[in-house]
Amino acid sequence: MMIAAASSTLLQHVSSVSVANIVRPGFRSLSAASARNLSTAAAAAAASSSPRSLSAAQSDTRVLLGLSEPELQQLAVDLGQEGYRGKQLHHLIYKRKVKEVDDFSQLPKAFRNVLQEAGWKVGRSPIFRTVTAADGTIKLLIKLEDNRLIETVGIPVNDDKGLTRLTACVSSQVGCPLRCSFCATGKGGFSRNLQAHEIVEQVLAIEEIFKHRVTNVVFMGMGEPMLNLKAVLGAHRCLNKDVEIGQRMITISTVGVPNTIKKLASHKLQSTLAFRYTNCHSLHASNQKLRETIVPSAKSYPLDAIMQDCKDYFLQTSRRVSFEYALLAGVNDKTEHAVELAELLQNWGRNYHVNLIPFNPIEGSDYQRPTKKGVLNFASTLEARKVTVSIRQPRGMDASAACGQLRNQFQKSPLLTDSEISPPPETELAVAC
Ligand SMILES: C[S@@+](CC[C@H](N)C(=O)[O-])C[C@H]1O[C@@H](n2cnc3c(N)ncnc32)[C@H](O)[C@@H]1O
Ligand code: SF4
Repeated sequence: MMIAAASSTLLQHVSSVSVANIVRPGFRSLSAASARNLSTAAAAAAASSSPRSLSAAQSDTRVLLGLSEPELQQLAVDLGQEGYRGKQLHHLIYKRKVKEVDDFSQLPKAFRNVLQEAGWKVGRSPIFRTVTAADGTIKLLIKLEDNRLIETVGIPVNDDKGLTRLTACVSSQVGCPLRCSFCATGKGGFSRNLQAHEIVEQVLAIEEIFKHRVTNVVFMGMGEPMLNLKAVLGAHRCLNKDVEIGQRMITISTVGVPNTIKKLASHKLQSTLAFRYTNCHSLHASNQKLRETIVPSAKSYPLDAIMQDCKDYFLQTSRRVSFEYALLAGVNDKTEHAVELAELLQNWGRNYHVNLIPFNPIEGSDYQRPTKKGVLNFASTLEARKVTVSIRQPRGMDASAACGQLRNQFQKSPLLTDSEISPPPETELAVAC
């Protein structure tokens, strides 16, 4: 009886004071201010997609994942505990990777009860499908609280000492409103932005599946990170400070949203954490006209402006810019395109890198992957003009490699019903190799 009475007082306290402090803006969906900064085309695309955010009840859920150690200490104090309980929470969530408050066995039962009565949960979602490719790449479908599915990919690199690098390729949105013509995610439509903890949990899911620490994170899964910048920055902070992944090991890839590269750069300057992002720009064309035929949002952010913003980003951050170029046979892979791309990059010194991505075929697309010879020709034309270039090795071809493909197989409609939810992942492991 005593505990129940104390809990109810604390509950009132939490709802009136602490939650407002603890739930940071970065852990919400796209803010009105961010939305105003979108280009007209992107804003129109976002506005045409519904529903865009979690329901009020879901977005008010109190999620521990994503909170920093000081925030967890404050929460413990607000809940009538000693501050060190917050440190214990931090350890349980980020080091022990415990998924349920019920399983916080190091904490007194009374504290666990208080947390649960106040509506706090860890915020880890179940893995809906696991598909393993012959090369060891594993693609996960994670089922979010509102039954939406997102893709996350774990890409291991092994040498004779074993697993030396594990990259998590994370999603930043459920779907994507930008509809690039070669991308399965774009074709699948857009549902909503991810919250920061929904990005962080993807990395923890990869660690769980591989039983190994993630060394690198790339925002190259579903969605356009710059359309969900606050949550992406919130996730970045947590991945760096709490999950302890080096800032230089985190890459944000964007197809381009006006004003956002500048924001990334200034965020670094304003922040005591000195965020350092690798800015990876998905270019896909050597001139504006061609780019508009491949990337619909290109109309609102001309190539010249992108190149200028990337240059400014480099000047402000000293971070090398990486340009992604998806090679589509007969469309953007001719010698003249390589020559034009090299011209676009002249005067950049060695402060950039071009990464060629041979197109991964997707359902319902007429695009073709170029031949190996075609890819090599394109790369050598660039190299001959002193462009630093690499060719991305296709990983996980048999695991529905192109981003968004696996999710599209399972989620033709935006929501799954309970009866469509699969058995637990242990019994569900689908190995494609
Ligand atoms: C899925 S996007 C997500 C990040 C961001 N929206 C962007 O476009 O950079 C990550 C990368 O995957 C590439 N991509 C998407 N679909 C592809 C496909 N079918 N084949 C090859 N690359 C693809 C994009 O060009 C982009 O460089
Ligand atoms: S390539 Fe990137 S921006 Fe384009 S539709 Fe796919 S996820 Fe969106």
